[in-house]
Amino acid sequence: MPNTLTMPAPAKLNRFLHITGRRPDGYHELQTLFQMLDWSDQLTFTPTSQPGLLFHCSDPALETDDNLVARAYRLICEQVDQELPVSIHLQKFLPMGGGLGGGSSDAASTLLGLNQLFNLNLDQPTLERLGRTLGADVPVFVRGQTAWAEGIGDKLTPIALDELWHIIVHPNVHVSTATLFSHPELTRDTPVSTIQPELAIHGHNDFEPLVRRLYPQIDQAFECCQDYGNARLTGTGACLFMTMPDQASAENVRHSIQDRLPDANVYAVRGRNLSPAHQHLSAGRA
Ligand SMILES: C[C@](O)(CO)[C@H](O)COP(=O)(O)OP(=O)(O)OC[C@H]1O[C@@H](n2ccc(N)nc2=O)[C@H](O)[C@@H]1O
Ligand SMILES: Nc1ncnc2c1ncn2[C@@H]1O[C@H](COP(=O)(O)OP(=O)(O)OP(=O)(O)O)[C@@H](O)[C@H]1O
Repeated sequence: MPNTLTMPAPAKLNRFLHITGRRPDGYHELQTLFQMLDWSDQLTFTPTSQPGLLFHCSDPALETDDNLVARAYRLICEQVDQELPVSIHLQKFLPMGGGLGGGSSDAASTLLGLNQLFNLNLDQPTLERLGRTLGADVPVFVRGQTAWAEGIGDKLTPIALDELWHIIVHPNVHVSTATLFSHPELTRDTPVSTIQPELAIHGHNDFEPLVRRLYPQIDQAFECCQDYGNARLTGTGACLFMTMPDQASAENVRHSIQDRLPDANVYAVRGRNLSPAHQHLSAGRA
């Protein structure tokens, strides 16, 4: 029987996010730069003696059949036509509904972890295709690299950026991705750009004006952050982030913003070019 496998499921930032059109099926064409972060949930996979899934989560409200971990498990079982015998424990650390992609990353790490633990030999394109059926943000976590993305966020070109520190402010409101994408006031006509890593600095997030109008707590967080740098929304929010030159400035600014926004949670996190999930898997293989 294989051994237990414990692996991370990291968060992402959208360093910029341009919406360039809407498709007939309602999904949006976008361009974004996904930045992998050194900040993760944790998944533990333990083989069992009976076929089927035992799923546990540190947050009991998430212990449901429609959790993205359970859905990823069922998808991979269908793909290999086996009911894999496994217990999966999900330890949540990432804020939910924050635009950090935690649920999508949990799904991706489940696909990657089961593939490795049971030697299923599914290749990267197959895992990305399976991931895409679970959500537009899943393929980038399966690829596991900071990447330029187009299409609905699933056409990926890996890009290496400086591994800078970021302040992330979670104003403790929950933003619904589906509601924002279908909002009549969302602008969907940003011109398509060629691949330009500089858009991490000069680009924008098309959700930002709308989200600031709809959520006063998020607007207040932006107001506070403007004393320290240029804040930007990640995904559809609720989190906003600012890029910092080094860890010491990130920690200083984090404390200062946390004091001024006691109802928010403020974090200092390092960007990575390679996902911590992939770092973990390749260290295990070495
Ligand atoms: C906002 C981002 O997080 C940026 O990375 C993603 O675009 C959202 O990705 P996600 O949460 O994995 O999205 P899904 O679970 O696939 O879809 C959630 C909702 O967002 C809408 N959606 C999502 C992605 C996209 N390119 N266009 C869309 O219109 C879908 O219609 C759906 O109603
Ligand atoms: N494993 C999971 N972890 C967190 N949420 C999950 C999970 N599986 C399903 N969900 C559901 O997905 C919702 C959104 O969670 P998530 O943290 O992924 O949002 P997000 O960071 O805004 O994602 P995105 O950036 O992809 O829009 C949760 O409120 C929850 O109902």
